Amino acid sequence: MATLDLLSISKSFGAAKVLHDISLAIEDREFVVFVGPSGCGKSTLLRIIAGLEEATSGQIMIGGEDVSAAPPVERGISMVFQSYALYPHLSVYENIAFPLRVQKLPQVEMDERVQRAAGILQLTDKLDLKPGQLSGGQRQRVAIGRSIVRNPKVFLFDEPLSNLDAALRGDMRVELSQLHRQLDATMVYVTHDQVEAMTMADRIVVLNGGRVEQFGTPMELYHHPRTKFVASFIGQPNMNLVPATVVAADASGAKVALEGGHEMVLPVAAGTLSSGDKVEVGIRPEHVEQDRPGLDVAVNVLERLGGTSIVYGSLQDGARFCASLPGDAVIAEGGSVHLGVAPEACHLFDASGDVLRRTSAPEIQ
Ligand SMILES: Nc1ncnc2c1ncn2[C@@H]1O[C@H](COP(=O)(O)OP(=O)(O)OP(=O)(O)O)[C@@H](O)[C@H]1O
Repeated sequence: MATLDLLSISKSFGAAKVLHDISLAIEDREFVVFVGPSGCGKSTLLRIIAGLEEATSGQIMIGGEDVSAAPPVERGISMVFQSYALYPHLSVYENIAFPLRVQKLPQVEMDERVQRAAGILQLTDKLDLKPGQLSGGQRQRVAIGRSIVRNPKVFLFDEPLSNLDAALRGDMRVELSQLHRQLDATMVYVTHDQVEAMTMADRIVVLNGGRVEQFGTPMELYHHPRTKFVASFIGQPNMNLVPATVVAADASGAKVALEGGHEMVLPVAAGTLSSGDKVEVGIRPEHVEQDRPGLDVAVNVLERLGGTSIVYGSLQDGARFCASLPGDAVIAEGGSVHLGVAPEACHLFDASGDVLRRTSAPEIQ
């Protein structure tokens, strides 16, 4: 297995620059997920690592070796695509064995590798079947099996679960995490699904407009998003962003008036804000508490999920606000609810969308 280093990768298609100076150091055996909205450049970056696309500038190092000019087969990588790309006329066995036949591996070694991969992926009793006789999840496992037998240094996955239904996607997420542990391999995985990213990744790369917005562990991104973009992309339901105006700011923090009138003092480092500044307060739906001073929220739709109740509501000025409350919370559609939040659980963003640095010891009024 191997480290994977991207050094100042940029990519343009004609006049359109789609990747801007991307540098990442991915550790040996790490599971890294590239996540971001459609068109942010995740697949292009993965294809550049695979050698299927050429970077306009920059270098790719696998295991410390510069592979930027190497063709895909010489990079020690193997890629699993969204479309399984199986041969319908070949058996599961032959599909998995395909890259080894191309390499002309001796029969005994080939059989050993295919049986091992089939064992790991629970396909041993399916080896004689054709892809058409398998479920979507099983087909995807065959595609993964074909990748495993090559013993790559780095596994690359391009949205491998997008063609599966929601329940199967959940099962496959768990299987892929187990597979990562079993193979102890370096893996890079592309998805636009933040739940996949949060549940499977050791570290997540959030891409936005061809730039790395943040690279960190799932909980770093959840607790310490550096930008409004990361804050609203990570976490389910999405973080609320409430417009606010700074009323006063000193060493103890900034007093802000949220739209709707509620005031709170947030622990922001001295000197970062002045009276009159426009900011946005980020409040995660799961961090609000019912019946404490705070926001008045009209309950438009209430979803009872059992363990939690999700409120889709609106503030006095009409802005939408979502809250995740206990399953048996006393609320009703068409009514209203008082929702408070601890200042230290709030995130504060400046007009450009960057998070404002907090004081280490907040003084809360
Ligand atoms: N071969 C190409 N020629 C021209 N433009 C391209 C080409 N491939 C990708 N692009 C453009 O590069 C940008 C990034 O595309 P990319 O497929 O990497 O995005 P993505 O984040 O993977 O999106 P999605 O989740 O929709 O697959 C897009 O604007 C896309 O239109």
